Parts: sequence; structure tokens; C-alpha cells
Amino acid sequence: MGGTFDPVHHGHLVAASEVRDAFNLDEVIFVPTGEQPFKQGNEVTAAEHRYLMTVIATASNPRFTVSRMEIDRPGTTYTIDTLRDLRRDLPDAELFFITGADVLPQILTWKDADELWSLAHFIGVTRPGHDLDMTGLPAAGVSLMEVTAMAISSTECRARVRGGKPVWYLVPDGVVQYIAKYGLYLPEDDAGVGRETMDRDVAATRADVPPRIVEAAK
Ligand SMILES: Nc1ncnc2c1ncn2[C@@H]1O[C@H](COP(=O)(O)OP(=O)(O)OP(=O)(O)O)[C@@H](O)[C@H]1O
Ligand SMILES: O=C(O)c1ccc[n+]([C@@H]2O[C@H](COP(=O)([O-])O)[C@@H](O)[C@H]2O)c1
Repeated sequence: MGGTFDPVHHGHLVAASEVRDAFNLDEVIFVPTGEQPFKQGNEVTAAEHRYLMTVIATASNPRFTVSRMEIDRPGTTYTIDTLRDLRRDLPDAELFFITGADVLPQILTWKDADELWSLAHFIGVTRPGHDLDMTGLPAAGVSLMEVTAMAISSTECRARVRGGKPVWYLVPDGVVQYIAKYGLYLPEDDAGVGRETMDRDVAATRADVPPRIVEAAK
């Protein structure tokens, strides 16, 4: 599953988990994008932060892994190169590429789009606010799947942080704390309060934990 993951949220995780289960996949590899061709000029958070948030979000699931292959590849990164590298590294594997309904129609405009279908089977998942549209896509190369509707986007998460609103339950707890620790998504002048924000959130979390456990964690 490729994505900017800026930040990774429960929409990504629920879709990945339900596809893994439905297609009986051994593993879902999350591939945070390097320099994505369609997002150049947009402000995208440093790849290392996006990678680490994805690692934190997926750490508890033994079927989820995160790859550095795109963020370590110099220059613009294209899915065709990622699929070629995966095919080389995993010659016997059956490869699938998971995308949301918003991304699916764009695939025809991707680099070497004609070749993508021979390297992986694409799985387009439902996403609130977007129609699942197969127009122009090869029927044999794409499957559609309905997943639990999670009306969450990274854009909304970033806007909420910037506006001082909580993102608890939209992203995993560890990602909430990571965002606060590094002051991500705050206007430049406010990013310095990140550390305090994290301490406050951790203190709030601990207030709900029985004192015995807080004591043991000291
Ligand atoms: N809520 C969701 N439900 C299903 N699929 C999703 C959802 N959010 C994202 N996806 C899919 O996950 C992949 C990675 O998405 P991405 O990292 O761009 O997140 P995003 O929420 O779409 O971000 P942004 O709001 O910044 O565009 C894409 O294929 C996207 O369609
Ligand atoms: O290969 C391409 O030309 C291409 C162009 C745009 C996006 N992609 C991939 O599409 C996936 C979703 O991207 P995004 O930025 O919407 O999260 C991600 O894996 C990108 O690398 C790929």
C-alpha cells in the first residue's frame, strides 16, 4: 500500500487490514512515498517523520511492515520502479497494490501505466466521498473491495492539528504523541510548543491509568 502517509490514519489501517484478511495476504507492506510526482510544490512533511509515524502505527500488527524503498530512492519516485524492485526482491511473490477510490482513476496517468498491471494486481477500496470508478482500467488487473467507511483524510488531520483540535482516535495514539513531540503541522512560530503539548497529552493519558501501573512505569 503506497501513500504519502502525512500522517498515517485509521482509514489507511482499516483498509489495509480488511484487504489483508479478504485476500488472505501474507503481509501488507506500507510504502511511504519519496518525492511523489503529483505532490511536488505541495508542502509534504519530511520523509523520515512520515516513515516513523507509519512504523509506530503498524508496529503492533505482525502482518504489517513498512518499507524505506521509496524514501531512500533519490529523485522523483514512481510506483512502477517500486513494483519492479519488489518483483526483483520477491521473485515468487504474488504482488497486490492497494489504493483508495480517489487514487484509482489517476493510475492511468502514472509513469509506464501500461506495464503496472503485469507487475501487480490492483485493489481499489471504497472511500467516503469518492466513487469507485473502473473507467479505462483493465478489468483483469483490478479488483474492487468495499471496506468499512472511515471518513478520515490526512489533510483533515493536519488541519485539525494546525487549528488546535484533537486528532485522538483519527490516528493511532503513538502517532498523536509523535506529532505533538515534533510539533508537526503547526504554523512555524508555534512548532516550539510541541514538547509541552506532548507532555500534557501523556499526563492526560496517565491520569486514566491505575496508579499502580504509573508507579511501575516510573
Ligand atoms: N479514509 C480512507 N479510506 C480508504 N482509503 C484511503 C483513506 N484515506 C486514504 N486512503 C488511501 O490510502 C492511500 C494513501 O493515501 P494518502 O497517504 O494520500 O492519505 P490521504 O488521507 O488521501 O492524504 P491527503 O488528504 O493528504 O491527500 C491512497 O490510495 C488513498 O486513496
Ligand atoms: O507512479 C506514478 O506515476 C505515481 C503518481 C502519483 C502517485 N503514485 C503513487 O500513488 C500512491 C498514493 O499516493 P498519494 O500521494 O495519493 O498518497 C503512492 O504510492 C504514490 O507513490 C504514483
